[in-house]
Amino acid sequence: MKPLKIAVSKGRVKDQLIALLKEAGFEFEDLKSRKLEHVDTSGRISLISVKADDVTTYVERAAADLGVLGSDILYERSFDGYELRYLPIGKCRMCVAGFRGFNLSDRSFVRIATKYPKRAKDLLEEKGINGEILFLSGSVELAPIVNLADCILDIVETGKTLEENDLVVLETIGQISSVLIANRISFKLMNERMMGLLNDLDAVEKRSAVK
Ligand SMILES: Nc1ncnc2c1ncn2[C@@H]1O[C@H](COP(=O)(O)OP(=O)(O)OP(=O)(O)O)[C@@H](O)[C@H]1O
Ligand SMILES: O=P(O)(O)OC[C@H]1O[C@H](OP(=O)(O)OP(=O)(O)O)[C@H](O)[C@@H]1O
Repeated sequence: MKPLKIAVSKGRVKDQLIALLKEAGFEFEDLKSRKLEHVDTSGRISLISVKADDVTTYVERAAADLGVLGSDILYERSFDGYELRYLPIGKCRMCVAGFRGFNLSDRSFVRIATKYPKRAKDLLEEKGINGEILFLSGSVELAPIVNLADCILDIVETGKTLEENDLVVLETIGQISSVLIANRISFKLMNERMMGLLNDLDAVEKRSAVK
């Protein structure tokens, strides 16, 4: 039987997913190598390492049966497939941040720098504020400092990056975690195995809740 193929974003989410799967009874070897595919020792699961932005493409096209990526990235995509469940990994917050004292709601026009243009557009619409969204692919915290933008919309985990750049959280927009997504056809064809995996993950969460 072919393993269930899971496309996972290859940074911190992959490391955290491997730790979660280990608690659910799946072991992976050779993790320090540059190999992009790792099959667990029982042959039930194969992890393929891809960029976070590409996870939905692999799953939609059935190059992977399942995918694991941040809910922040999924929000930006028009994904055609199933969102099965949130996972207890990749946790952070989506926040508006800027210089202390800056108030988004005081403004009739705001320049907002972000890696998340859809979320930023929706935020401005929700608040009824006119604005310009500047898409950046990283180091977003620099934007207010060099007067490229008035504030940023970004994820915050420990808050260290903001603090070290003299910025503060102005507003928390929502909680982020990794999400497990599935290809529509794989979900039908491999339903029993996917449900088995979901049960294993539920059991891990129940165990860690009573600890
Ligand atoms: N401090 C953090 N920095 C970045 N991502 C975080 C952080 N905390 C949680 N996350 C979550 O992890 C996801 C990024 O996952 P990962 O690091 O596996 O991706 P990646 O493909 O290596 O991305 P990148 O190339 O942007 O680093 C984010 O989309 C977010 O959901
Ligand atoms: O609250 P913290 O724990 O400091 O984490 C938040 C930082 O991590 C992410 O950046 P990433 O490390 O992905 O780098 P990037 O700027 O290249 O996107 C995010 O965009 C923040 O800059």
